[in-house]
Amino acid sequence: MRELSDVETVGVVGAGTMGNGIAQVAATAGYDVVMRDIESTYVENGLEQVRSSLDRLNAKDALPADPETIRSRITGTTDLDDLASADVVVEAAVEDMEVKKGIFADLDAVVDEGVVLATNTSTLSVTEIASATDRAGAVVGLHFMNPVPVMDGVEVVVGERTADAAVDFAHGFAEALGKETWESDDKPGFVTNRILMPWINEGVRAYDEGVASKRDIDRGMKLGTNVPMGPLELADHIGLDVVLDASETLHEELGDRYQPAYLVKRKVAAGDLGKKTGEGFYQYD
Ligand SMILES: NC(=O)c1ccc[n+]([C@@H]2O[C@H](COP(=O)([O-])OP(=O)(O)OC[C@H]3O[C@@H](n4cnc5c(N)ncnc54)[C@H](O)[C@@H]3O)[C@@H](O)[C@H]2O)c1
Repeated sequence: MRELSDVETVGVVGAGTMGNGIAQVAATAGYDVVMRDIESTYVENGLEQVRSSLDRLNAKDALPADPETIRSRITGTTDLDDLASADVVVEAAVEDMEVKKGIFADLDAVVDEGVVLATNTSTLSVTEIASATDRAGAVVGLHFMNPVPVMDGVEVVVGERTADAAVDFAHGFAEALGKETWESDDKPGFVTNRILMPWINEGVRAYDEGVASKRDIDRGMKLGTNVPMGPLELADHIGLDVVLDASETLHEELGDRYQPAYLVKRKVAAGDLGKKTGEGFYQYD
């Protein structure tokens, strides 16, 4: 498998919200980037997003080099063959299993053997995406958060056949982009969206059922639970289509997740109430 130290060129599939953000952080970290989308207008829009994001960061003195130097490391293309030079590829196309399987089959044919192919999927099975290739051991989830240049975290998702070397590579690569990682098994929604999507949908339902105004739902969750964004504004920020695709996958795979969790009931019955009793899901002094 290709070593992290051998990586010079990063391939990115998709120039949308996530793809152009991933291209930007890779270029900022000093890598050459080839960013591919299906139409040149999408590629141009992606490059424009990168340009304005770099300008904003530059105004805050938050870049290691001048914005044009970083920007010039990214080559936009509509030609899949241009990804042949990539030493790692991150796919960030639409959240659709058939589209992603098609992309991975194409990448498998074009990109050198031993190159890690990562997917930025929010909820889809990494194992199933990998099944479209003859290199399932080199396929891993690298789930960046939105907006990519701002958010510190990346979720590494381990498929059924993902090799340990690909998992190590994924952690190291994300860290090379200045990110911190955690790991999830390949189960629907992984850690983040499995928990986040029901929270967003409940916020939307609370609004729809007249519990409070949009503003008060968002304010209540921010001020009441110390999150930076309420569910409705976060849904808008993620993209309602992305939320819907993710929610449909979770619904299909996991069913009704809104009952109180059994483990909560059992801990309460045992008197383990959290910090105040010194024992909950964690232990406290
Ligand atoms: N938006 C978020 O907050 C977020 C966060 C984490 C992960 N994700 C995941 O990242 C992926 C991309 O999401 P997004 O929000 O950037 O979507 P987006 O709609 O902004 O961008 C997707 C891009 O993929 C392109 N595309 C479609 N088919 C393609 C193909 N065959 N080859 C190359 N490009 C193709 C589209 O033209 C579009 O430009 C999805 O899997 C999504 O679930 C999104």
